[in-house]
Amino acid sequence: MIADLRKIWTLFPPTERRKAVGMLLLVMLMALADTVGVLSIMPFLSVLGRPAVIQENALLHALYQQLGFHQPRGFIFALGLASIALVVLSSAFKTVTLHVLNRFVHFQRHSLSARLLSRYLHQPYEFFLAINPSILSRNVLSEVDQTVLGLIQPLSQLVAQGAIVLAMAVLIFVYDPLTALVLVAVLGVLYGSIYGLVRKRLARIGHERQSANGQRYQACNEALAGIKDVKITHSAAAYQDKFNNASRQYSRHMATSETLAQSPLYLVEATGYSMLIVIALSLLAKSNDVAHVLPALGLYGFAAYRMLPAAQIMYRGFAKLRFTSAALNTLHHDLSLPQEAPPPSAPPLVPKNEIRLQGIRYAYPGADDKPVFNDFDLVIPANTSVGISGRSGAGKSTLMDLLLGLLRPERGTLSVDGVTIDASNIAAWQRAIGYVPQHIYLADASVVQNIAFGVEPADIDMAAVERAARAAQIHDFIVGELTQGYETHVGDRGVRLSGGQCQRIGIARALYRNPPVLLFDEATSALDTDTESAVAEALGNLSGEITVVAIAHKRSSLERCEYVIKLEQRQ
Ligand SMILES: Nc1ncnc2c1ncn2[C@@H]1O[C@H](COP(=O)(O)OP(=O)(O)OP(=O)(O)O)[C@@H](O)[C@H]1O
Repeated sequence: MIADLRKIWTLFPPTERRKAVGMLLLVMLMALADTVGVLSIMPFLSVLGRPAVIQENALLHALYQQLGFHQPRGFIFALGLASIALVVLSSAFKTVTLHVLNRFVHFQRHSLSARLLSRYLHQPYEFFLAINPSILSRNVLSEVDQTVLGLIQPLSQLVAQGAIVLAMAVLIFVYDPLTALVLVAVLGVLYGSIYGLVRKRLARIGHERQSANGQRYQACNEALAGIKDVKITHSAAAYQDKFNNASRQYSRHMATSETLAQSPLYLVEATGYSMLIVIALSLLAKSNDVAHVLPALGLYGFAAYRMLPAAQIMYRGFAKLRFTSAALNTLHHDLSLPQEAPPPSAPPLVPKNEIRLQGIRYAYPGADDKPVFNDFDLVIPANTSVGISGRSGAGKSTLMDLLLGLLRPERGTLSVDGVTIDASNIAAWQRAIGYVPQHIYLADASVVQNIAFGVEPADIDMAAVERAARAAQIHDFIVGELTQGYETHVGDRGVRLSGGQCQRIGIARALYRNPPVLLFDEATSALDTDTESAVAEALGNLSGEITVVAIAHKRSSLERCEYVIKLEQRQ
């Protein structure tokens, strides 16, 4: 448990830690205010039960005289009103503290998910090859919520209520040490034994909840992203079942954890109520004077009224810590992933002579004994066009990713004019590249935003967009057939466009920045022969000015290339 608490502490950056300490102090003050409120009922009940106390108690007597009272009745009224005022003030203070606490807790949701997303986005490309994106979405959106609402919130309440329980226990201890010890011991044993009984189960269902949550996200994402295949193969029911099973298990475990966290309340309430009656009877047995017993009973009653729910909330915090430890471990681990320093901003690294891959060995993670490339060399002369062909699976896309600097070879180097590409200059190299992937990703935005991808709308250079669209043979279609021209929305992943239209927007995107290096991975495979020739001709006009590397299955697509390399088989 200490280890878990330490993990939570490490989730907070230093500024948040300072706020957490401030929160802690505020919570202590809240407990103090609560104690004062409870304490204020004592003199009122004492004087109400036996007005003679005013003469016997020095403090009350002094107060009585100082305030100029002549009748106990008026003094009782004043004590009652003062007690009301203190309780109201302490409640108001508690409301404000609660709001500050809630703000802190909910802000953690933003802070944690933003930091987690940033951590993921700064992982090397290979990280994403090994993990399902649904799991990453689940962590950023749902597991953070689970940790904040299911753990940090109950824990902050645990601290707040712990301070209240402590304050009440001290109050009763000062008044009657034995009763205080018995009360704390009974509560401790009661909650301790229930916790001992349920902690293993809570941890187990916590793990199962997390995995069911991942399956829920995955089933939903896969079914909606692959809706065409789902329709054609009539697999909606299978996906629905997959989702339902995971979702049902998720809900069941959430419900069980709530029940396990809440159920002791009734047992503890019954015990507290019984204890109150036992205390009343034993007090009465000691002194037959009800007036004498009344203030003590008032104190115990009010203290129990505060203490029991507080003890229950504390228990809930511990139970939640168990249930949510799986989510906590995930966040703790992923937020500690090493993060690359942001690359220095440098001008594009434009090749003047050559791009060279030398002595490359590359194997995908988990396939170490089956390298796609081993001792592979390739020289691409600058400002020429190089075509790469080869059978499916020969490693063409892997070669592209190595040239892009997305995959890092285990051995060998990528260099531009003799400068080795490494972490210090990778961004400069990538800035020189326009890349058209095999599968174009179109965002659910306008055509213009998809061409000037990632550029703030206000900064988009419309002349460059149009020039790129013309070269990609898509300008006429955009202005002639799309209802809102460049402002037309293309739908999620370009569902409102044909495959060839999507591909041409992808080509225009690569050309928008006028890159000195163009990398095409099957970039014209969805185009008809005439359009493909037109695109090739437009690119041909740039011949001698830029370096083009194109991958294609069809040899005909590479006819205009100055050099063609055939990747035969794995080396
Ligand atoms: N993420 C991955 N993890 C493990 N192996 C992979 C991964 N991606 C590709 N491979 C393997 O690497 C080899 C080369 O794949 P690559 O995609 O580079 O081939 P390709 O020549 O582009 O094929 P195609 O023409 O069919 O697109 C293949 O055997 C493939 O199974």
